Amino acid sequence: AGQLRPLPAAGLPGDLFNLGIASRLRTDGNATARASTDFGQMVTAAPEAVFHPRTPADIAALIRFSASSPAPFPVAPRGQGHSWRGQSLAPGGVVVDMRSMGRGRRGARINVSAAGAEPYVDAGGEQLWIDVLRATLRHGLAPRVWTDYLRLTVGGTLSNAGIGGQAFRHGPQIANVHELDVVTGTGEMVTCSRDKNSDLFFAALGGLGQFGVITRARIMLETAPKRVRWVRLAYTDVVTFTKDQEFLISDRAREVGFNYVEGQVQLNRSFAEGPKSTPFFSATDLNRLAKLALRKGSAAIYYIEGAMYYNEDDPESVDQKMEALLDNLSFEPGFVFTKDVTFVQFLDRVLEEERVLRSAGVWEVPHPWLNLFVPRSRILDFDNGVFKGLLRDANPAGIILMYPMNKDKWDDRMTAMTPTDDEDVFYAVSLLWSALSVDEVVKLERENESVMNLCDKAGIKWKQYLPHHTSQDGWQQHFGAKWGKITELKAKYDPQAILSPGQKIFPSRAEAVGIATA
Ligand SMILES: Cc1ccn(-c2ncnc3[nH]cnc23)c1
Repeated sequence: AGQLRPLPAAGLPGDLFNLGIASRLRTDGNATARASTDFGQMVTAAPEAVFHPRTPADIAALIRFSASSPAPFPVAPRGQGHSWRGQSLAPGGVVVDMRSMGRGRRGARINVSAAGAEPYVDAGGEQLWIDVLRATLRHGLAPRVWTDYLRLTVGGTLSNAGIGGQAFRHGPQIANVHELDVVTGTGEMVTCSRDKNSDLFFAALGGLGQFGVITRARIMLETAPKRVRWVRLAYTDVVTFTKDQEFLISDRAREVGFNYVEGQVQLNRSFAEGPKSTPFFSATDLNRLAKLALRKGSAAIYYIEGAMYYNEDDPESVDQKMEALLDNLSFEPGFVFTKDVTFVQFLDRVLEEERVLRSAGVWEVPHPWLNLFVPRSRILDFDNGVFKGLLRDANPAGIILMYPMNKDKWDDRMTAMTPTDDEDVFYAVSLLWSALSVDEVVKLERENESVMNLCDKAGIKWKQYLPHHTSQDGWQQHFGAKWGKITELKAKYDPQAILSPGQKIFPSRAEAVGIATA
């Protein structure tokens, strides 16, 4: 409103600054510095400008201008910037600050349709999942699948897949979408679904921002529970741990089981040198667990993390249901840790972790992450080679997740990749390191490389989640049999390859032009 026209940025076509949308461009150092890195803090690359759209039409106008310019420039949508390796950056181009969409009229960009057998919510791609949750709960409804951390945007998680402990039952978040609005790399605004413009629908889901900007998603809802019985069960033996996890995600456990199944691995050294208490475990709990590891001589403690949804009008039945379920499981006797919380407290549990880490000044640090999908048949080899081998005496800050998912809940027409073996279960293994010093960044990056090399040598056919590959050959291997289709769709929906260059999948024509004129 009444904003001064920004000074034209050297690297952008001058006439961009004569357009109506120019008043929404920021070229000053403060704006561009904030958009020059992401949550991972592994990459710094400045855009020439940051764009603050009000509507999807604003985004379409910007992209149309770039795509039809003699010197197309990169354009990257950025929600919370929670990529970890610069995937949400636009070096030398324009970062679109999605969080400025519908500013002031925030409620207008989350519309719940509660009536009917299949309730859904229309959410702006810029909306945070925590805000979607609050809006749907007003109707006693909620999306079925959640990432661990909720201050992420709908567009960002759907561009990856959106995994978490409910995915074994409902598939990843991308499997729970009816329809999308997408602004393509030619600046067209397209509504797509399984029946309409379906090639764009399937491309965009898990599409890493390569085919268009998701500006709306129609997301399936279910009746929300009021409360959650949230448990952690400790194991010292990985065979028993994985056998119980696979039981819990199987059809046999459907009625009697958890609504959410995840798992964590705690390496021994972290007992001696890690935090004395955590949001879930008290100091007493951690002491008991450290003694257990010592007594058993195990290299790690494995936790199954389960959640059973219920409503307060039948608390004793959840006690009975939980007791019956635990009777089927072989965790270390006496090592059951239980919390009874509201549905929102459970879903928003990582906020507590964030608060603790921020107050310790270790939230805004580099995050050299490695997220792998590992075939079920190789998870014991992975555990032996990595947790009992490579990382045995490691003690980096951060957490290790390890839990199984059912592949048949994923839709292979979508761009997201799962392991290509013929097994029906695969594990998500997330090495979510925080680097507390610069040389730890290098060390952890090397360690992640050696984890992948160890898997390659052992013939373990992993796929990365939140993928980062350093060559087009690496990306071709990542996408495997989908690569041909993906390059066709890229040519159709983003022919100048201007979208989300931070993923480094396609050499962008925008860069090529830049090089030619440099
Ligand atoms: C797959 C993934 C990527 C990041 N995460 C997480 N990030 C931060 N805290 C977490 N706690 C559990 N999962 C977490 C999980």
